[in-house]
Amino acid sequence: MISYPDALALLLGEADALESERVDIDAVSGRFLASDIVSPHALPGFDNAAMDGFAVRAPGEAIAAGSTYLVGAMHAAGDDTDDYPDAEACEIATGARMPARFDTVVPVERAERQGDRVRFVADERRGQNVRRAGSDIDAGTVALTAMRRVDPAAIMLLAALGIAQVDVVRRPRVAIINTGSELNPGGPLPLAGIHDSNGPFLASSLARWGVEATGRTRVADHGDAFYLAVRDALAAHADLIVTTGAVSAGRFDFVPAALASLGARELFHKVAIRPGKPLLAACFDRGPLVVALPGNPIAVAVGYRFFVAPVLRAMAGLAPEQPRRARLDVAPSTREGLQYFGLGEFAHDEGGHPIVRMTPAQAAYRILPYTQANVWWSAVEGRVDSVDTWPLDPTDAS
Ligand SMILES: Nc1nc2c(c(=O)[nH]1)N[C@H]1C(S)=C(S)[C@@H](COP(=O)(O)OP(=O)(O)OC[C@H]3O[C@@H](n4cnc5c(N)ncnc54)[C@H](O)[C@@H]3O)O[C@H]1N2
Ligand code: MOO
Repeated sequence: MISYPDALALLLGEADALESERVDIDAVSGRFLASDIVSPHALPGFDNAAMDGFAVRAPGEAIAAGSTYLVGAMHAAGDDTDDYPDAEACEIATGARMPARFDTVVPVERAERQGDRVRFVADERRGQNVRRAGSDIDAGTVALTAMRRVDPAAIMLLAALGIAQVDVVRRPRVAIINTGSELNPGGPLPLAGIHDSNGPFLASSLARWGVEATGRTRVADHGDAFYLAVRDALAAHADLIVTTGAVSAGRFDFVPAALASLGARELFHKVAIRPGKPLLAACFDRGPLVVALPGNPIAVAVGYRFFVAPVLRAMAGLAPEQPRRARLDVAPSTREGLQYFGLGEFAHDEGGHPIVRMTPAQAAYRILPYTQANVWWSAVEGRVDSVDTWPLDPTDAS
């Protein structure tokens, strides 16, 4: 049986980075930058006041307590005049551009207005409370690097720089197909029915990635329905098809045959991992990749985290994710030759070393432990001293 690293390498060998497109920043949240963003101008764009108070020109390195200045005008944010020829001081608002010849701001709390003059009650330093042009970012420097996800912080910077559109990687088109005659949407269940939880899980996971969903289909356990659903995904030009169920050894496990009959080339079927062993991957020539996950919910979570998410990273042009090492607090029961993926809670021990506390009661069908964990770990043959760990959600990975 193929190992996880070998299977992943085969899969990623078929996952090319997608092309880029230009998108308005209002619609770019969650996308990946296709190229560096170079700052078109400095931020701040001009020297401006950091506090409400009085702009003055300091006579030397300091202003002595008790000094008084003739106040010329009120200078608010947005005022562009420099023309205060007779003023020794200007009332100024936070963010207002420093008028020419003024170099220092004394906050209003340390100033007393006396008619048309202002008296400063404490010693003040020349240049204080002025936010210098370019002190956040200089013109012509790299503000954001290629492949970075456009998060709200990036949006704030892009907007401040006045950049209205950016080149980002095209969103992958992904189709979800959930198989199982026992599956039902929310609401009352027939005897022996269950609610489809893998479909909503995958839809929400993929939405967090910012993929373009081309459809989510639930099909009963027979090959023809699955065949038609895959054909629809091909017609919708999906880049990736993620399926659940019907991929192991049972009578209704029609996924491998249906994919083969549609012309898909199998990359691997069954991986030496637990849970998720029956996982299958295939690809269509000049068409989508298919990741067929076994139906057990935690096998789907593992398949998404360790097969689908790496494909999405590759399609976004990102380098493979690097796990963090940590110690597991108890030895998992592992079997020789299998790589185990499990859930845990990331913490630090008394010595400050990273440790993962294993989430209790884990099994491929049990969903509750998944909701109680914040990290995935992976161990081979009972090793606990140093295991790989990953954030629970791949969108939290760097
Ligand atoms: N004789 C063998 N039996 C099984 C093997 C095996 O190697 N030999 N592998 C086991 C493992 S491991 C897994 S995982 C499952 C995977 O089976 P399938 O991929 O064929 O999945 P199903 O049989 O369709 O479903 C398995 C399980 O998951 C539930 N399920 C399915 N879809 C959903 C959904 N959308 N939402 C919630 N739950 C779902 C389904 O009801 C079953 O309980 O096979 C083992 N058996
Ligand atoms: O590999 Mo299965 O996914 O353990 O339940």
